[in-house]
Amino acid sequence: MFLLPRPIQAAISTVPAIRRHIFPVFFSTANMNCGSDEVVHGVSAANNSALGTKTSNSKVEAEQTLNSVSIPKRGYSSSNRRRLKVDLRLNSRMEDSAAGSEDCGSSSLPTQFGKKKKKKRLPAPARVKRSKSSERFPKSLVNANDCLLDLEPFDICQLEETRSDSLQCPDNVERLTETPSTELLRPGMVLLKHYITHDSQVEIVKTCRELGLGRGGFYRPGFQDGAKLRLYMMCLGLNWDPETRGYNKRRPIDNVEALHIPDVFKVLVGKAIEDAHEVIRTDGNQSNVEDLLPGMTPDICIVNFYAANGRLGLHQDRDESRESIDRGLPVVSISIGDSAEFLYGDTRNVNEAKRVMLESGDVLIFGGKSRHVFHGVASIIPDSAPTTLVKETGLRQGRLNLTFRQY
Ligand SMILES: O=C(O)CCC(=O)C(=O)O
Ligand SMILES: [Fe+2]
Repeated sequence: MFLLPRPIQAAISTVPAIRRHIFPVFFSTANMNCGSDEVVHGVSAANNSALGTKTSNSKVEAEQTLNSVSIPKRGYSSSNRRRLKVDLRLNSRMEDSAAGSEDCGSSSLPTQFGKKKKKKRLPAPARVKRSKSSERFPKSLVNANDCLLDLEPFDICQLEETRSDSLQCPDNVERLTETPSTELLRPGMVLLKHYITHDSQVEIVKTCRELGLGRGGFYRPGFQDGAKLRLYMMCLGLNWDPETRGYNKRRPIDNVEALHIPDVFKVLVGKAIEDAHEVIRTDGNQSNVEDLLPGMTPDICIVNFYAANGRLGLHQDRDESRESIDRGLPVVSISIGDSAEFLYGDTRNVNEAKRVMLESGDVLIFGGKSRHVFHGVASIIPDSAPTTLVKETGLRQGRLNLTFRQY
């Protein structure tokens, strides 16, 4: 794959006809289910990494447009054999973060992710402070290629406006009593339902918000052809670059170094893997759990925020080191906020994929034989987030997802 200088790529990407001609592979419609022109996920490039160079044979992921299916808001069940709930007690949440001691910016924020108008949400707690955006996140930056970038921090919470209807939400009480359960979805793939306590979810939202408003925070990433992912992203530990599909210390868009992963997040990941082992031991009737789902110490956390129309096409996570992937070191994925219709399977074909609803507080782990599983987010279920979570954090309509990996 040849690489053009970024300004030329940008110019090309604005002209669809040229774009299709030069990058036809990105516009393959193999396995597509409908004719949307928007690339959801996929790029082809050599992998350049600050931590080592690697190449991958099949780097092309075809444009994916996922079938929308009607799903009951709370219609998925899982086995109830085990009850697990984890409370983070994130007291030292910002100590580990490069942006920790700074206040949040107050610049005008992008409020629309698609065409739909979002509902207003309740104010966040008073202790989330805001200050001049220029202190934390300059609006305009000049990158290495002398391109002027307009970077605005994306705020995952909506603070100013109140959402009166939230207070009367009828399923509020029910959501507070969700019971944890577990499910072995396939070898090496475990779902811990309602695993993260309400208080810990609140702390995770606040932490991600504060980090996300600072330098290195949330932005809307794009592929090499100019198409944008349908989500906002912030990388902790190492930056993942959708253009090259490589990991680097700094992100090319503004040369800002990836923020640290808070220690409490790492503790949570370790605990989740231990509990997943227990599920494999008991439900899977296996004793060699470490072989089936190896442990890992995360040094990467990709934080995605999906608005109501956000989604992610079927893909494999294979940009980590060869050793990490070969050993089957798991990806640990935490869902918070609105539920997501999550797809997974052995091929990129949406029609063959299995579907599971990921709700707020759920943790999904896939490693071992499932490390290469194709997965994606077909849709976000609007207003399915726990009301109390929205009330306490001001979390926007949408879904926060954190995926932890070891490079
Ligand atoms: O949002 C999700 O549940 C999946 C995210 C994901 O697959 C990724 O970031 O690679
Ligand atoms: Fe993924």
